[in-house]
Amino acid sequence: GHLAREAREDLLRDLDELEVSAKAPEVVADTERRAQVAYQRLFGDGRGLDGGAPMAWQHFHERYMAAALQEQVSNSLKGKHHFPAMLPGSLIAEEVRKKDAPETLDGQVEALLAQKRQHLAVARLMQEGKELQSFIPGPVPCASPLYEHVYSPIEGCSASNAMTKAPPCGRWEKENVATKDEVAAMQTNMLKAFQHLFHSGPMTSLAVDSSAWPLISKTLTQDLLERSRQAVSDALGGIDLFFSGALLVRLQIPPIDGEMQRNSSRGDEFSAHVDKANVASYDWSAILYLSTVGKDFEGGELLFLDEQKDSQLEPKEGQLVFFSSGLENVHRVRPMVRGRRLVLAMWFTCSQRHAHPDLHFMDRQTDS
Ligand SMILES: O=C(O)CCC(=O)C(=O)O
Ligand SMILES: [Fe+2]
Repeated sequence: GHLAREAREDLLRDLDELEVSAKAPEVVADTERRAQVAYQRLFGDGRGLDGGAPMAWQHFHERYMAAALQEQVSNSLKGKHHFPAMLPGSLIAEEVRKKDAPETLDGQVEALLAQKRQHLAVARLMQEGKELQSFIPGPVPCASPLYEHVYSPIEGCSASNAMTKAPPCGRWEKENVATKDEVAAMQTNMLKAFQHLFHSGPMTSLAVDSSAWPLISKTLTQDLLERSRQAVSDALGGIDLFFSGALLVRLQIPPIDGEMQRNSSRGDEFSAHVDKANVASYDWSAILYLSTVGKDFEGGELLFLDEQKDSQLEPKEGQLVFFSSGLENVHRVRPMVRGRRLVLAMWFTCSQRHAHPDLHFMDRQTDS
């Protein structure tokens, strides 16, 4: 009614003012400078995001300026408390914390840069006929950082070459983290739960958070998560790790047929990647294997890609593999040949602020 119209007119007037102020010469000049810095960071090496030709300055400039204007207006509006939040504020905060969703334009530039660095590393390391060796646990030199301004390494917990008393970058494994009975129970759990989920070709996955507890055994899953976290922490000198995310994943050949099959022809669930390129706050990655290569499935080995040789790990049920999440650990899963491959994948952060809200205080939760 009347109030709503007044509020709307108020808002429109403010919007006009904001647009005018966002277009003030000094603001534009500052935005121009930021656009140049961003372009230099992204394309200063003469290469595009996919390693090909770089984006044209004109095109980038246009998009950056438009996005910057939008950002300034929306920031000012937030400051004015004009809109009631579309979502409860805490929900937005959780989502941002969890995914490190780049909230700012320069955060988006940072994310693009990380994707580019991942892409270039993968392109360099994926070569035909490269020598193969079996997995050797131990430290490896840390690679250059993927991010510069989004997430800073946490002293004494994030992997580092430089910091004293920080764990080194590397990859390790520990057998028998889950017992035979636990593995069998998880297998049963997953097969049952996954009947009700969509499949993407050979892949079915379930994010482990509070919404998963009705589908899988909460007690057992929490037990395995917490034990894995402890094993990783102990192996790295007792560092404080927080769950950032966890995923139950099945790869199955032949893929499940039927109406739950999304039949995406994407084969990228096997492709080479760096975990930290997806989420900046990941410090450590871990995979708990719930089936065994050569017995439950063929293909599906885990490969770490290095300059000279690749290292191949043969997954074994109950085995935990863990590694620093950065560029030094480009990895991929070999295409599946047959059978069913089940894993519990986990990502840890050293930053309590980035902890997953459902998984953080796991040891204090009780089964319901
Ligand atoms: O399943 C595996 O062995 C590795 C999976 C992986 O790299 C990931 O989910 O990020
Ligand atoms: Fe990964």
